Amino acid sequence: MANIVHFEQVGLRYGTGAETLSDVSFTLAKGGFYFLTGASGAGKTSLLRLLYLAQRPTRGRIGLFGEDAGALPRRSLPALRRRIGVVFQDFRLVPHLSAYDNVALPLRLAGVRESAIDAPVREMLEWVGLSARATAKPPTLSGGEQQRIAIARAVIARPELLVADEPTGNVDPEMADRLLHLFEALHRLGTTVVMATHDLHLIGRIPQAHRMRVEKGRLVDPTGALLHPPGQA
Ligand SMILES: Nc1ncnc2c1ncn2[C@@H]1O[C@H](COP(=O)(O)OP(=O)(O)OP(=O)(O)O)[C@@H](O)[C@H]1O
Repeated sequence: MANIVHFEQVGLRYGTGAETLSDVSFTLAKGGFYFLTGASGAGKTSLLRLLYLAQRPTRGRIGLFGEDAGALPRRSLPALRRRIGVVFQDFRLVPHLSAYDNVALPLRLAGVRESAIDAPVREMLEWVGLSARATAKPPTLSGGEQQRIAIARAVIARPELLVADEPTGNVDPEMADRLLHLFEALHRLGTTVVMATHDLHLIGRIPQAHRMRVEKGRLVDPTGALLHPPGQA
């Protein structure tokens, strides 16, 4: 299967301190589902930020969609970023925009004409079960509702890679299961999903998922071994 992400000896240092990430090398196969685990402060968020190009590595090479991200001119990065959807633990919705307008945002930013925006936005709102809350502003929505809007916004432009940083950290277990279903549905449609989580229960729910673990800035098990290899209970 083709690789969609390739990290080679990647290191990240903030300021002049010790490296936050060291010698991180791994590949992600197109269409795979990957959980990223690790203790608080191990470097999960930093690794994901490198992955969605919010941060440049201090050393090493990052390949995305077959492109060498470090070798590309800065002006080429937005086009690459548009192929990646991001879901944050704290939602990061625009508070003064309605749920509808938050979901529409990526299409508007990409210059999609207004007449082509309504149908996909309504489809996404229906998919996350929030058609009835289209006009609501984020501060009036529950945590689970906000996160579903954030997921709809992350995937409306049909990203090839979906990166989620502890997306279930601020919702109850029932909602966490519901959100996981959404990610699983996208994965079934062929989207590559990378999700950082502390929630071992969720990890156990996706038997075909691979697990990557960061310990003190180093990737343990970089092959992303299958959690439940075939033939094992
Ligand atoms: N912008 C920054 N500037 C300086 N240090 C940072 C910055 N971001 C993260 N760090 C440091 O890098 C280390 C790894 O942080 P990171 O947020 O990647 O860990 P994490 O595994 O995601 O933790 P958590 O599970 O608590 O979110 C921590 O020591 C953190 O203080």
